[in-house]
Amino acid sequence: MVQDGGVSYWSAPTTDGPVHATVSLPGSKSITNRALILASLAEGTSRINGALRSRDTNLMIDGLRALGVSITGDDTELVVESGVLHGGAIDCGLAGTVMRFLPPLAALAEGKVVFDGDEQARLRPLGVILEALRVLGVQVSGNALPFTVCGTGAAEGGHVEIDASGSSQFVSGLLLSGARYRHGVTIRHIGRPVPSMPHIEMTLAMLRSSGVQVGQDSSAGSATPDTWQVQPGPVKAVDWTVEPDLSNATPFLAAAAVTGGRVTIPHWPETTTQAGDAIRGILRQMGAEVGWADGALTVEGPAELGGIDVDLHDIGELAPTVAALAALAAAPSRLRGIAHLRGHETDRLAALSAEINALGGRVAETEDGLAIEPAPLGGGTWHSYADHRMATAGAILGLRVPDLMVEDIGTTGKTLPGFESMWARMLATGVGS
Ligand SMILES: O=C(O)C1=C[C@@H](OP(=O)(O)O)[C@@H](O)[C@H](O)C1
Ligand SMILES: C=C(OP(=O)(O)O)C(=O)O
Repeated sequence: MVQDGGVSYWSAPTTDGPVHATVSLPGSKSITNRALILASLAEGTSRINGALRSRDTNLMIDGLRALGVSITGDDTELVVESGVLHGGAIDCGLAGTVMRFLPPLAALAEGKVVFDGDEQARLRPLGVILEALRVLGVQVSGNALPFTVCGTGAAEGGHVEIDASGSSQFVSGLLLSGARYRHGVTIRHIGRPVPSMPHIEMTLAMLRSSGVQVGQDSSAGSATPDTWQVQPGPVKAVDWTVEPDLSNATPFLAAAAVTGGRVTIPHWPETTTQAGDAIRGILRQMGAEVGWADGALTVEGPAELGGIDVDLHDIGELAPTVAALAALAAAPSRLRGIAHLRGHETDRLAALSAEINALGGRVAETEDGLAIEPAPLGGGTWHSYADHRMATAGAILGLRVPDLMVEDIGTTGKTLPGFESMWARMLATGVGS
């Protein structure tokens, strides 16, 4: 690690040989933070087994505690007991799940809840969900971070129309707390298609497990849902078991793909609502062999990686990994359907094209994605933009590009603390024939 004026640079490990390893991943960010919200709204005691502990989930835990929720337990085994929610101050960091899932819950607190976050978080879209809360009878001041929700201990709820094309989290956030609103919540989406639909499926599935009645519908002539509903009613306490984070698994699987190696991830669920599961199809399309047996997923990389033309609208979280794979592929790639990534941790389309091009790559930003041509890449500095997935994309490229320095590798702690040591262990145990 090199320090330069307070900024750290991590020398990304390079390898000529194939990576062979088995890598266990901690729990899913999306499942952990949903379980925390539902447990905080439930009657009784909930347990969360295998919770992810990372910046995003710790911010959620701290935020809920600030409102009066009791969260105890041991590291990844959490015990959650709700009480009467009161006002407080919430730090959202850069976490989309915190800034979009907590305000609807804060409406149920008795008192003012003040939200702020990282400087960069002030740029992330929030106006849609804050305006929706106003329509549902909640007093909110502000349209972006920082903002305040003036909770009265109850919220009216009812019908609201929103444009959720900027983030599925607007829909998930309103649904997660909606059962505790007097009339429940019905959301109708109007606008361009909603991204990350599997994340909405995850929300609905977890609400059903909590005994909440949910529904979804699509307008005539469309197969895609655009209306979601939660009936008013109690939220049941649940003992949750959190699946490993499959999106966080993708850089490790990519290591097999770009080195012609073999990487296995244990405890890969047979069925899941996690977007990361889609990496199987993507890697197959790029020429890798992908097999699932006895609860483990194994990827074997090809001698030469092929390009891919793929719509990532539903699985935008995977775009940085796929862009890194595409930059190392032997044929052109096209990543489509991800205009909403401009509102992620950073403008990921701008960041990925700037950083890959700075290494000698040939990437063009399109209106809704990236066009990536094969090009020989050389070393240099890879900027992370405080974005955990930019940092891991740099690590993937570093496997094949010598002298690549990744800025602020610690930013991976947003969802995967200890990434560097996991990466080093993968390489130490498994580079071979
Ligand atoms: O609900 C969730 O847990 C998430 C939904 C998605 O957000 P967007 O719909 O804003 O892309 C995803 O990208 C994010 O990492 C997690
Ligand atoms: C977009 C992401 O995170 P967030 O939950 O902060 O939106 C991500 O993890 O890729």
